Amino acid sequence: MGKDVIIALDFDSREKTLAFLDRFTEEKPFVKVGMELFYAEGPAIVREIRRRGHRIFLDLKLHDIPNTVKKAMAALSALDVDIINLHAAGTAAMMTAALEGLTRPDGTRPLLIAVTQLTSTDQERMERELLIHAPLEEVVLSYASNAAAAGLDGVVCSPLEAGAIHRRCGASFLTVTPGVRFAGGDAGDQKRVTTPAKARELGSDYIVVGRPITQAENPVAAYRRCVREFVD
Ligand SMILES: O=C(O)c1cc(=O)[nH]c(=O)n1[C@@H]1O[C@H](COP(=O)(O)O)[C@@H](O)[C@H]1O
Repeated sequence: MGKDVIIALDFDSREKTLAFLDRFTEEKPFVKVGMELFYAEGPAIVREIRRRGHRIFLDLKLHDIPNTVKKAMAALSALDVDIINLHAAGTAAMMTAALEGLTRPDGTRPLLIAVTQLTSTDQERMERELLIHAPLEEVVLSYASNAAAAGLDGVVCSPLEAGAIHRRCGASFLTVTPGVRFAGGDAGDQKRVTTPAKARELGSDYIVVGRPITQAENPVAAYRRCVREFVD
């Protein structure tokens, strides 16, 4: 594991997903399978993408009572993926149960990371709708600390919080960061955004990039631009 760009495969079918991946003839990008694609195509699409040689972040954001999440993670542990996530808001008890469920009988498991505050949330909405009145960065840091204490491998957060999380939880605690746009790009529903270059400067371990690549006129060129700005 090291600094890399993860492409969010937010497509609604196997056909569109594979047609997109077929464009990449020279590289095998690290990809993310999220709710849209997983709910449309099920675990088979994960196996198929794996067979093609991609590393996979399975982004299903589990959030339920500890027993349910433990059993769901046990089912997901049969899939050969690199990273899985859940919501830190489910509390440390849920995260501990998730780790237990995810760990295979031979002791191996995918990395498990926790979503802190979604990158589509800002201070104002968090206060008004979630009734959380602490500064957003403090909330993110507190959720990250809970995840670290529960034994997780890292968090999903905005690149804007990556540095503070590394200082609080250690350099090897992973920061996987969506909320990435090229300079002047349309943020869409994202609120806590920055560029790939700035994400690198702020210390993100992985950037997760969806629409700036998938909706680009030339997705391979957009992916390579991310790699140039963030990794090279
Ligand atoms: O867990 C995630 O991947 C995630 C967490 C978060 O806080 N914000 C966030 O945008 N994501 C995911 O990251 C991707 C971002 O996509 P774009 O906004 O199109 O670049 C989407 O697939 C989201 O589901």
